[in-house]
Amino acid sequence: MTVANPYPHLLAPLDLGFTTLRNRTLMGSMHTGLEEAKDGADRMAAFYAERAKGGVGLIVTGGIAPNLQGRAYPSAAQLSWPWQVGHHKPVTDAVHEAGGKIAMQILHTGRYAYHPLAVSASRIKSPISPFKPWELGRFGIAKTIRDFANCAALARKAGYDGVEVMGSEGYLINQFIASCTNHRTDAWGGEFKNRIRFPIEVVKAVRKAVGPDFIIIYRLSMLDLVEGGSTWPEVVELAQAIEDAGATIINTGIGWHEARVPTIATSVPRAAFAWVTKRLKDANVVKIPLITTNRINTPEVAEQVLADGCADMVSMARPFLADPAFVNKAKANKADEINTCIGCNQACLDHVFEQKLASCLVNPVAGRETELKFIPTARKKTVAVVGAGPAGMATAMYTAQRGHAVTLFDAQEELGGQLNIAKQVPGKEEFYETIRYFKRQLENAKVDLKLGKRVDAAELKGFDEVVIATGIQPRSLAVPGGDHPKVLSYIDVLRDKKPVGKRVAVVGAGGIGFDVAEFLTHEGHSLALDLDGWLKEWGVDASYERGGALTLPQPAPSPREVVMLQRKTSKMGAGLGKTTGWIHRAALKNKRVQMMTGVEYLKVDDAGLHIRVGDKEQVLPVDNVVVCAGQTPLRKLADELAAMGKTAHVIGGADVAAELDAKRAIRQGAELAASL
Ligand SMILES: Cc1cc2nc3c(=O)[nH]c(=O)nc-3n(C[C@H](O)[C@H](O)[C@H](O)COP(=O)(O)O)c2cc1C
Ligand code: SF4
Repeated sequence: MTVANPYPHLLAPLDLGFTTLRNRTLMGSMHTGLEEAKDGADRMAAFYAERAKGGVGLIVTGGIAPNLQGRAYPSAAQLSWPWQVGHHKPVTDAVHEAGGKIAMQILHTGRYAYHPLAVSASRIKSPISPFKPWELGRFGIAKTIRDFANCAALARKAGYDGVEVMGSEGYLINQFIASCTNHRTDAWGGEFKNRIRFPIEVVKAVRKAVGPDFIIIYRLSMLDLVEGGSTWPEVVELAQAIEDAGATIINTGIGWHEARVPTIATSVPRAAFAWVTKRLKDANVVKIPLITTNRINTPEVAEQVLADGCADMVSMARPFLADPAFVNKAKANKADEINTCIGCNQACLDHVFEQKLASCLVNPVAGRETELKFIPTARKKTVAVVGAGPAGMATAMYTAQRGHAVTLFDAQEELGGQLNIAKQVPGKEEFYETIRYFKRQLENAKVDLKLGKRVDAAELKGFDEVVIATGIQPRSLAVPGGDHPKVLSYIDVLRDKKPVGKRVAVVGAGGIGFDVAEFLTHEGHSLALDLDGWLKEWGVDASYERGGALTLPQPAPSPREVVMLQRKTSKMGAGLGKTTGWIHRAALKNKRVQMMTGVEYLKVDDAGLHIRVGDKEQVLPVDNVVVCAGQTPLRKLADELAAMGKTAHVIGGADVAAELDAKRAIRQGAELAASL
């Protein structure tokens, strides 16, 4: 039976004149760390080939520096010499063999570089790098333009179908364009036409170096989100100039790295910035295709964005980490089988910032295609998995996909374990998708689901393999009055929806403490589902009256007074992700959540929570105390099985439960499944 095209706009080919893209999807640029890894060429080849096989229209690689100064850090990848071409060949060959097309991104970090050779338009330090850049002189500028062109020519030699010139997110090119980073008084600074001379000359030089039949994407910062950023008329003028300079496609860039507005986190509404690309499309001043980007994570949203005329093509970066077969599944009308990117950043961007290899929380195979393989089993075993949280679901799915007979037990009536709690938190609705994905795949793999079933050790004895993924139980507050009716666990609040008073103390400032505070300070719908409300909350001016499009944030009023407490004296939420912790802190600050560190808990009584900070004792007159002070592993079953002489595999929270960690749980489940 043929399936009618479910996504007519998204799956339509795009004719670029000298070549045609098979559909309107772009895998957006992501630096994965494989670029610099010892065995990186083969691993990147496998990584990108998997995405090409999965049907994506065009892939853009992670940023590669055109010269030494342009590297993000001293050992970052660079393409400047012919002998480096061989390193890229396996990648382009593998993608072409898989039927795909791939462009290489050229990224000069400018003042964002983490090394003393950093250069910029002017000698102005960025707030996110300790290195004050050197101002490029006239000859330095000319050489940098030549380096871009040389890099592009080498990319062509290496077999790429195109290059993307990175002109946004606050990197070097953007630093020339914006008046806040370009204080020059020569021909490369001052009035706007001088400040855009650098990107124009770069694109012209690149076009000259690669010839007419080669894709040049220019990533144009359409919304800087910093004070002193480009104005809307400047964005329009730049886009026209970039088209005239020879670009094939313009991609959208949103927000500088130093901007204090979240642009890709899970709490950012889906397609939150498609309106920006639409503004340029509606201006009708450029004829070349426009790409829109950021938080577009399902084929439905991508289709809608195109149907609404926001752009000609849709970039999805992380969604292709989460599911390499995104496009093929959409084409086959199996969107409900897509492993959806939930925007958490935990295994991708956070890893890159920690100089670890990027992967994906919901797809631990991403970036590990050559090593984490699920080979069909030659000896079918019976496998019992106890606990249907992230660890249990992942184990059951991958194990069954290998051909084993898997039974998945959970005492609860629903799949998901702690993910069901996470999805209650405003801004974390995406966790529904992860549960949906696993549910669908468990059905496909014919896993025998025994929900609402508390299994005992005797029932497990007959299985060839037993996996204990029973998770955790929350720690209680070990002080006098720890069992006072005022005291609630986070499960009472988030899952069981017990009533909570107007004044609340949240004990513990890990991920769960932040989630609970977020939950308690929200009223009504989640702003992740309300774009206008979200833009207002973060101070993004959709009317774009000033350069950078910022205005005063207007936080929604909080229905409660919340104070968050922690024993440690370190920064609140120090354990949160590098790229998302600041967002959670800022969001709660906007809601006037008070934060106290170095707190000793003394007791709870009718008067409230008694604490000591330093040598000062005080009573917080709260209606409720919500305990988010960690958890202990639930591994009773494993101990009972051991007493019966049966060894079980213990994974997820039941193994180590210092902090709930879905990333670790899913990865552990996958690794175990590969070995059974
Ligand atoms: C791990 C990671 C690395 C990235 N590296 C780059 C990069 O090298 N160059 C670039 O232009 N954008 C980079 N980005 C930004 C993405 O291209 C994209 O704009 C962003 O992830 C938002 O799109 P998405 O919601 O579809 O993921 C990176 C993003 C991630 C998650
Ligand atoms: S780690 Fe999270 S944000 Fe990154 S690709 Fe995976 S689901 Fe998306």
